[in-house]
Amino acid sequence: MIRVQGLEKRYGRTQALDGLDLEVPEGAIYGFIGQNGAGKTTTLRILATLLVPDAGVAEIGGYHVVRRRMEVRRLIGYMPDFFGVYDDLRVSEYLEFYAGLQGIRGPRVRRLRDQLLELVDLADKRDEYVDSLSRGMQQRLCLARALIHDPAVLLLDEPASGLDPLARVEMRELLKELGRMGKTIVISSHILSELADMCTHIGMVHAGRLVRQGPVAQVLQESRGTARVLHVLRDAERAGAVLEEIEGVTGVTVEDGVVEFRFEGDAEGLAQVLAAVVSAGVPVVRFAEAGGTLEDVFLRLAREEVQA
Ligand SMILES: Nc1ncnc2c1ncn2[C@@H]1O[C@H](COP(=O)(O)OP(=O)(O)OP(=O)(O)O)[C@@H](O)[C@H]1O
Repeated sequence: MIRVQGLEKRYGRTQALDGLDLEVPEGAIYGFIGQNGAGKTTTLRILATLLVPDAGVAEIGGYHVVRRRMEVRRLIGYMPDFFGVYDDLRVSEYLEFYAGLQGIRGPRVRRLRDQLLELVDLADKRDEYVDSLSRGMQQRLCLARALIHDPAVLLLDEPASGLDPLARVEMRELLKELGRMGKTIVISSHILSELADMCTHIGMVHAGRLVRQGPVAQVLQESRGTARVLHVLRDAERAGAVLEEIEGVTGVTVEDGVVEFRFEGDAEGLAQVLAAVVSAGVPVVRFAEAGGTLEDVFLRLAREEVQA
């Protein structure tokens, strides 16, 4: 449904996107994950036809986001990472206003407004002023606005940021519901755990490039397979340095007495890795496969990227 190849975008001296590739299948709930500044907002703005890339191709539903802008706009609903201030506008007026912008007229407007308010659980707030709503409610209203023309694709920039835990749960349930309705959804976040249990696919971006991508189970398996963890009493840095020198060892990270690395090799080789660390005088207290939850995997990949 969404295909991005070699996308580049520069702001002055900052290379925000540096050859980004993405593939989002139809019906996916795609978690677009990366740290602050990784390029998520830039990517979503390009997909939303609000920003023109310097190079590369981005298509939604087969339409080129620059050359076929109007077709793309009909296909997408975009929710930016900030919510504008709307003094003097009530919740229902807000949605009616955006329905009007989409060319929706007459009794359809009221019907649609009511359906959407029901969907985002704001029906009882219809007469409240928008700026009196909590942040979570404003986010849900913003989502309702993005849904007004019944788009097949939703591009959501950090929909859960700044929400308290309860509001976050509500947002997550709403996004799952939209997934069940068959929408293709891209959700960006820098908080990995926020997306972990609701996405079907994951794309991890770092410094404007894609690091990992695929169905959640596949990303998990690929990342889990070769990851090992070493707990030491002290001299973690030395253990890291020893590991760096061993053939087949990659992605060494050291943090708080815990050393993580990847090893491509058999059990014999793994035993030799341990022997090398121990004979360097490092007091090892635990040597095991690294944790395998989605959160563990994400954190590990992020750490590897940072320390690379
Ligand atoms: N208008 C701009 N002018 C100059 N630099 C920009 C502009 N917008 C973004 N950048 C820079 O481009 C890089 C990518 O920014 P982008 O907002 O796409 O990242 P992000 O992953 O969405 O991060 P965040 O979660 O902080 O929004 C960052 O280094 C950012 O500082």
